[in-house]
Amino acid sequence: MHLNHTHESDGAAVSADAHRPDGTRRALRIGLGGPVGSGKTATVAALCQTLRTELSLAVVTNDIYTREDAEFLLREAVLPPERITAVETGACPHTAIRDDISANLEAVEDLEDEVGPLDLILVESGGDNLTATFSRGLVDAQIFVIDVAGGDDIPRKGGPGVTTADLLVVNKTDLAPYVGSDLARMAADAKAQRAELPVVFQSLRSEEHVTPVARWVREQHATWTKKQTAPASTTAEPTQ
Ligand SMILES: Nc1nc2c(ncn2[C@@H]2O[C@H](COP(=O)(O)OP(=O)(O)OP(=O)(O)O)[C@@H](O)[C@H]2O)c(=O)[nH]1
Repeated sequence: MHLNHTHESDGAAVSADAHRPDGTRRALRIGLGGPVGSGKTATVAALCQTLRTELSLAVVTNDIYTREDAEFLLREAVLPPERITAVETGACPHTAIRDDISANLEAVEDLEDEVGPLDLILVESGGDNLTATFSRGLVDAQIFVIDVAGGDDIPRKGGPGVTTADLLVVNKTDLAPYVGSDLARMAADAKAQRAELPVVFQSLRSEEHVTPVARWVREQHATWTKKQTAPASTTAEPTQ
């Protein structure tokens, strides 16, 4: 198994080596994290349905004791089954995406070997709290998904997911009137926490659906592809 070591402090998306150890291109890896039930799996499903005709895609899900998220994606047939892998973390979901990323790295490497070459691998974290972030050794960019029903003070509270994710998605805006969430306040608080980092307000029940997030993913992929046209030797990060 190969570990692409990168600087944890690399804030910008797509920071790691864009090639596999044998010099072939590797997939862009995007992590989706966020609190339990915020809509991570639904967003992954929608992204697969939107992007699967234009990009070669695969998904890794992380659940603590089950394979529920992967089973949902399989039931919905968002991708062929061989493109969906479940990692049972068996412990705090943080650990598997940040501290001991070996099981997830093995899963993405196996997908590249078995169904590659791939353009994009989505890695979904198990539902967690506001502190969950991915190691930059596992993903090139990360999306943090919160939802309006979880409380409109979440952006104000901050935490590394809200403040540092490459994209913050505030999901379930259709529920705002029913739960009394103030979207303008959430937007102002998110802006205060994130400065120029992007925020998308999304409802998967709306006609716009996942379109803005899919657009962001396409932009990340375009940047990644440009990087892959450079020779591997000039894009490698120093090993730590
Ligand atoms: N009203 C509404 N419901 C949504 C939206 N997005 C997702 N949901 C629903 O919210 C529930 C939770 O969504 P999931 O995608 O399973 O959430 P998750 O973050 O993957 O949950 P865990 O994996 O358990 O952490 C499901 O019933 C979804 O159908 C949305 O935009 N609006």
